[in-house]
Amino acid sequence: MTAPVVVLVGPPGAGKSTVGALLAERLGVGYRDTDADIVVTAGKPIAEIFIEDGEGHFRALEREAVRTALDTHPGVLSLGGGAIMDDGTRKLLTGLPVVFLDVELADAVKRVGLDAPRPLLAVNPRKQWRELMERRRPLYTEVARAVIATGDRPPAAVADAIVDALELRPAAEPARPAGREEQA
Ligand SMILES: Nc1ncnc2c1ncn2[C@@H]1O[C@H](COP(=O)(O)OP(=O)(O)O)[C@@H](O)[C@H]1O
Ligand SMILES: O=C(O)C1=C[C@@H](OP(=O)(O)O)[C@@H](O)[C@H](O)C1
Ligand SMILES: [Mg+2]
Repeated sequence: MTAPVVVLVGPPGAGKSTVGALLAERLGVGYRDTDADIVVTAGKPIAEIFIEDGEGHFRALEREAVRTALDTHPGVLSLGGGAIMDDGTRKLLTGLPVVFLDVELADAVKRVGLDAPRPLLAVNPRKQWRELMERRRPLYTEVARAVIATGDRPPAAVADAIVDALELRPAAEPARPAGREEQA
């Protein structure tokens, strides 16, 4: 198993996909998003999977996408916001460097209101988001090694905060041999 250096979780609009791609670039590692993997596997957009096959089927596809990514992707991995609702997916995350990107309702709704359609927020997004977060917050907290508030930080600053919280280093940065200063 080649586990990712960071796995991002959090509700829709927390910035998992945006910050994940930025962080991967900063660290010089690959980036992967299980939502994108699911779309490829299913051969249709997420909204269509929800409508035609139901949320249960989506969560099963998501669990397998997470399992595969954890086994094969050593870079930064962003999950979909509801991945932690599945018991099997949560088990897969045990012991991994998981970061919960937190965000308040007002900021999240402002952000996702302008973005691609999310089937669970299609009708009355404020109410849906609030209820979804009430159910999910304990689970995000349970799986996370670090929690980063994103409301008052632009994506680049969120990436910085993750680097600090997990004490990450760019992949290409060589470890300094012990005693190097004395030899120079
Ligand atoms: N820290 C941030 N500050 C402001 N806008 C953000 C921030 N993070 C993400 N966004 C914006 O919010 C929207 C949703 O981001 P996205 O990365 O898709 O979230 P998620 O994957 O967590 O649902 C995008 O339009 C993105 O540009
Ligand atoms: O919260 C959820 O249940 C979902 C969040 C979405 O991902 P983002 O959190 O990246 O928007 C996507 O996986 C799907 O629409 C379901
Ligand atoms: Mg996303």
